[in-house]
Amino acid sequence: MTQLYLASGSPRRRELLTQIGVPFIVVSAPIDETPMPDEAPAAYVERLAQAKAVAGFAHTDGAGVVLGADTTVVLDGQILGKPENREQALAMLGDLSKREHQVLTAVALTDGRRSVSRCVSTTVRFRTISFEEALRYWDSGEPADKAGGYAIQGLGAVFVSAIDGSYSAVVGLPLSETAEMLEQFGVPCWQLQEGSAQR
Ligand SMILES: Cc1cn([C@H]2C[C@H](O)[C@@H](COP(=O)(O)OP(=O)(O)OP(=O)(O)O)O2)c(=O)[nH]c1=O
Repeated sequence: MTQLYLASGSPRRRELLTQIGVPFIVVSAPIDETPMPDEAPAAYVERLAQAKAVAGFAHTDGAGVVLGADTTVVLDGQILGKPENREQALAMLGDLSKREHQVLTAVALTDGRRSVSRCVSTTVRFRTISFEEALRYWDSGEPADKAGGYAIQGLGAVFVSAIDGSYSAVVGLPLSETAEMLEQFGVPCWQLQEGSAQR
């Protein structure tokens, strides 16, 4: 079986890959995440996912496959990244309140010869968030390192009134699409492994 490397510092992506039974080795591959001028959100997340995979590949023995991913929140076509401070987080939560937004997650795989990537869009609807509530949420510490300033898998779940698309993509990795892509590179997840039903 091909060795999978995960080019990510995100504990959420580690948990998601573990959830589908894929063994992997984490490699660190920080990249510049600044959007290019007028870059479309889908092109941005796909470019970053590819850059993370390529940067990670340099830290492997060259015989495996590397996964990079990127998640961003998009409101009215504008990218909402990770809030840099309390004011930014409060502004983001205010903007997202009582509205629908998209969460884009791109996944990229490379084995040094072949690279593939995919971008998955999920629509999330928030209920009304009061200013006091947003303040308390900021004080919880959760929004700081999250795209869009919230975590659907955490306390932020209380804001989510509806979701259309992939829940795991919102957390950081679209698991159905990721499993399909991994299989193309000879990295099966649990249901594709021979004899897994007997275990
Ligand atoms: C919208 C949303 C985002 N997020 C997180 C997922 C991502 O980790 C983060 C977006 O930042 P990313 O840059 O995609 O990922 P990262 O910096 O955490 O990790 P790495 O680049 O090393 O792979 O926001 C949640 O955990 N829950 C959510 O509901």
